[in-house]
Amino acid sequence: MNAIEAKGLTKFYGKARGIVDLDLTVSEGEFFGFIGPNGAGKSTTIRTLLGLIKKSRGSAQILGKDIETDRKEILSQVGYLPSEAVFYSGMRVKDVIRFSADLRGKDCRKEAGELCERFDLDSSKKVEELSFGNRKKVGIVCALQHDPRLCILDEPTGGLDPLMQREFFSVLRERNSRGTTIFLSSHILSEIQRNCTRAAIIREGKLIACDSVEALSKTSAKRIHIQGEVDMKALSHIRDLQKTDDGVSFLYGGDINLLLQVLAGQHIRDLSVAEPDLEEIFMHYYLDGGEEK
Ligand SMILES: Nc1ncnc2c1ncn2[C@@H]1O[C@H](COP(=O)(O)OP(=O)(O)OP(=O)(O)O)[C@@H](O)[C@H]1O
Repeated sequence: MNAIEAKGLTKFYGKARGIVDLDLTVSEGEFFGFIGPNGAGKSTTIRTLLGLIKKSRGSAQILGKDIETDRKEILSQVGYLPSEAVFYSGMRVKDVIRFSADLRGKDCRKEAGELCERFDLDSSKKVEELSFGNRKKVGIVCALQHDPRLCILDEPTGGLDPLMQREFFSVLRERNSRGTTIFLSSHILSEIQRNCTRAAIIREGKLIACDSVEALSKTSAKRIHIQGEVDMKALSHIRDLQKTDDGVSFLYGGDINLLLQVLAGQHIRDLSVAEPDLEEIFMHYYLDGGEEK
């Protein structure tokens, strides 16, 4: 069964674009990354999938259940961490956590206690006394304590220090190895690269790529650094052209022979050809949707 299946899922806020014609399939058991720049539509996708906001058109199922008609069953099997966790003030952490468990009709005391310990969270404090990062931990415990089949995590690591981020991902990997599907929305490419097997990239409300992280990281483009005076006019398939102190640097996706022919007639002092790093590859998706100029 698929954990998530969306077809033509679209959400407009009045006339404003949220997401448009999103087709997305995540199989059960996957550790799936969802990447995109600010305003791309990640939170809109998640909130629409969970039925927290009403879709404009299209359809989607979560764990085989329809997002509109089976909302209650879906929420009982999903752990959701919103990008901004908001709690009733005046409540103690332990009461927030128990309230969240009660909503699901489950006794989660053992799991909640273990998670609080792993995240070093003092459950006797009032939520408004907590720092941003510690409030995030409360949201994480609420999202995970009932051992959901599917975890949907919207930018979960914001505010967590590096030690806590490490602990958080080790909890997620343990859950995933027991069969839990993880859907992780993030801006942080390294956390997607380290943890996810597949990922989708969303830009301006549309899905522009969906593949294994390994395939997304591969490109035929090379990073070229040239020292000297070069006339680039005869070259195409160039992206991210930057002037350096002593020459130029750019991503080149064309025929390497052509590049060498063009450079042969010019006065250059040095040339290096390197693999672009992952950050550069994703920036290419972010900035121009993957089209070469
Ligand atoms: N309540 C709303 N009313 C109107 N427009 C909205 C609303 N919520 C989101 N949008 C718009 O929908 C688009 C997608 O926003 P969304 O919050 O889903 O992006 P995101 O990828 O989660 O961004 P970020 O990484 O900044 O959290 C944006 O253009 C945003 O301005």
